[in-house]
Amino acid sequence: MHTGQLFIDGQWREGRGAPLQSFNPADGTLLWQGRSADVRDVHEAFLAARVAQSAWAEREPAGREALLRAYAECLRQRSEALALLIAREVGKPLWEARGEVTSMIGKIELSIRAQAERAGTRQDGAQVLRHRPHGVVAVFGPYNFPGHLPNGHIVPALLAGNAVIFKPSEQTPAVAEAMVACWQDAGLPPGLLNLLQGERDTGAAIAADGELDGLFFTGSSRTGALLHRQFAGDTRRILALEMGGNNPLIVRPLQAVDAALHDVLLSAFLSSGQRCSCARRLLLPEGDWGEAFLQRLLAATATLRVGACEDQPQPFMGPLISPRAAQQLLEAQDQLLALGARALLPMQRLPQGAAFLSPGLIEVSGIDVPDEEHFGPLLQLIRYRELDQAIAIANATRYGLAAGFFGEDEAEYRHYARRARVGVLNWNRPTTGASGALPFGGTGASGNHHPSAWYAADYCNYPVASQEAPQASLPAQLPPGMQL
Ligand SMILES: NC(=O)C1=CN([C@@H]2O[C@H](COP(=O)(O)OP(=O)(O)OC[C@H]3O[C@@H](n4cnc5c(N)ncnc54)[C@H](O)[C@@H]3O)[C@@H](O)[C@H]2O)C=CC1
Ligand SMILES: O=C(O)CCC(=O)N[C@@H](CCC(=O)O)C(=O)O
Repeated sequence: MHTGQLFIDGQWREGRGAPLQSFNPADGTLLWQGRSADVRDVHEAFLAARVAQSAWAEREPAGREALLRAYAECLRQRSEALALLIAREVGKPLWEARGEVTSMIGKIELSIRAQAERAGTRQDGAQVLRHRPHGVVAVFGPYNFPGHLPNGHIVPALLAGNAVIFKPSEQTPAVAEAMVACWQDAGLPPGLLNLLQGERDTGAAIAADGELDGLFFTGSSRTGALLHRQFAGDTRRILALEMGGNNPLIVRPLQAVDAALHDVLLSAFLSSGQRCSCARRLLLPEGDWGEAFLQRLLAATATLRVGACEDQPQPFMGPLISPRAAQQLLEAQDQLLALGARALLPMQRLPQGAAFLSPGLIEVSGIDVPDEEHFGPLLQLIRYRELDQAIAIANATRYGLAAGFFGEDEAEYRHYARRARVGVLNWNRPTTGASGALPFGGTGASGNHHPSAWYAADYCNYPVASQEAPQASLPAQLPPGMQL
């Protein structure tokens, strides 16, 4: 089913770089194998993209939109197979993988609307605003949403008239291949979308290629910061970074306890905590109300069903992306415990396999813990005395992606909203499950002020402002000191 190949200039072909494999994290089944792209493969893809891009940018927007819609139709027809592949390669439950495919399909019409609103052409008398594509852009994807998140860069980039070099996560090559096959079968002209499989060496070769006009990155803050340093001083190319978070959730005493519990679980443990938007820090009030809420939360967390993606009944959470990722999470938890954290419900390895972890809740109140994103099902509890203290704790992070506020006093929420420094701020709603009809991005170590989703059109195009007349005309009066 999978070719294990790269896709360059409309052709599937063997890579010339290091061997690469991907496995189902639930049972270790081999899902994909092939070779990475080496520097020569990378440069050939850029040359093909450069040639294809100019004709693509010349097309009327309606022509590009028609191709995008053909791709959406292909996704729709293959949706169940694609969801199953996502579920198997990432380990996420099938119900969740189906949601990812739905988001991918939804991205097409959203991007067409966003391009018209944020980019497109406007004229007011002699003043004309147009938008132009950058040229050849690269998209680096993370593993947690191997379809939806790269798709969220690729679709608006192609729509704007760019050509794309796509380097998926080395942990999800099979999903990337299936996605690119859909574009091919939808009739995308050769060279416009090139698939370069590989690890960080392939990514580094893409980022260093002289033909690169822009890089749209979704991944960890560590890699994003590295790319930012590499691009420092280079104003020729655009870099859009969507990175991690250490997202806080402030809970105030409230009436709708069951709903709040449901939303805290979705915030912290959806996708086994492998979403950048997941809540990592839960701030609860000291005292009886906070303690009662905590006991209900611990009980509900302990009953979350963890299992393989196709299990029936369906689990709430699957395994982590790999046994190695699970091991790193357990080590992070051990470090927090060594610093003095209290294990209220420690995350544990489960008998289903080495990548399976139970959801964990540990208390770190009063402890100076590192400001790190732990990308898995581990929630850290911090108790506070009053709202302003909670806000200070919530803001004490170098990240600024998402935050949530649970409470029924709107004035309190507004008070927090004026002080929160994040790109996504929700009130009585989970931090996860962002809307594609809004911008999505963060401040600080979470992004570089190029939010994605609805605002992706902004980094896929650049504006050209013109004052135009069919013929030059003289002003009523010449400027002082000028004669003609
Ligand atoms: N803000 C957002 O929209 C989102 C952010 N994320 C973040 O992504 C992370 C999880 O994804 P991962 O795949 O582990 O991220 P990662 O940073 O390890 O990898 C992301 C991509 O960068 C490539 N890469 C890694 N090192 C590189 C290097 N030195 N040079 C060039 N390319 C390199 C990888 O091969 C991959 O394609 C989490 O931190 C999460 O918070 C995930 C989803 C959404
Ligand atoms: O890109 C969009 O359409 C909106 C952003 C989005 O879907 N975010 C998701 C996943 C991002 C992640 O955490 O990996 C979310 O907020 O749950």
